[in-house]
Amino acid sequence: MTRHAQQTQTFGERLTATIAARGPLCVGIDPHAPLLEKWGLPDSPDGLARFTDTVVDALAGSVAVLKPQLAFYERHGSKGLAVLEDGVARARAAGALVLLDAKRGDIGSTMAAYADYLRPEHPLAVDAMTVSPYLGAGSLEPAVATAREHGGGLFVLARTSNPDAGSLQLVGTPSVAQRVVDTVRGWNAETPGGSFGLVVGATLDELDVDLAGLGGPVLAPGLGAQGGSAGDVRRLFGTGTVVLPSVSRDVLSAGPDVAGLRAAAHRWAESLTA
Ligand SMILES: O=C(O)c1cc(=O)[nH]c(=O)n1[C@@H]1O[C@H](COP(=O)(O)O)[C@@H](O)[C@H]1O
Repeated sequence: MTRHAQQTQTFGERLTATIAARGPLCVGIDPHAPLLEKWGLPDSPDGLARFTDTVVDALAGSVAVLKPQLAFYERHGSKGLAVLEDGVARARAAGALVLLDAKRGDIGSTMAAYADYLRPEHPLAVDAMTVSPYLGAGSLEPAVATAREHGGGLFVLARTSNPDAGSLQLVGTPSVAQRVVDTVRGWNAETPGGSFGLVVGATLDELDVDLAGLGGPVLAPGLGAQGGSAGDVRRLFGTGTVVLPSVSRDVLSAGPDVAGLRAAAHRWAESLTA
């Protein structure tokens, strides 16, 4: 498939097939400065490129999803974005789905521009992106339309992994988070195919939103460095939900050794499917 090829399947269909072939693990690519230093790399576009190439070479042929954190590339300016464009293209060519962790959300016309990451002709074309619903569910509609048109996916922040998230997300009855869940469930009901997902941290004490009938996947970050475990993923989500458990630092800190990175990802994959 060429880089600009139109997707004939929905993101949800591609995710299901990729998880069936590779297991559900998502590895985040988070090249923050202390990690670059730990790898013996400079905090520069060159260091960023060597880090990204190593992670992609080590994991893009085996894990289902790679999730680059846009912030760590943007902080290096246009050279950082060029590194990410190259890494994303290589990761997709090796068979991994790429979920851009952008956490974007804005009024409709601006949101439409952010959603261009889901267009195949975008220089940083990805399979899916994270979005923030803070401006209201309606503000995300242009991204929903672009995802539907191009077979892309969205993961909407619902119950995030940070400790104080509930102070905002659990306000109201139904809670803000539950309203987000219900909105995403509605998108999936309108266009079945499982392309619209949620972010629900693997760090929650209990699952305080009702995910029944969601019809799409759940990205569960917070494994390892933030305290979440494979047992937490099982405890919170059981078997009825398509879950994409996500880990960044706990795998990345095993680098720069390629075998070490692969072994760390393999350990998480094994424990998640145990
Ligand atoms: O959307 C995300 O991926 C995300 C949502 C959330 O609730 N919590 C969360 O930690 N993340 C991201 O997941 C990654 C977590 O990294 P580690 O804690 O090193 O595994 C970071 O890139 C976060 O921005």
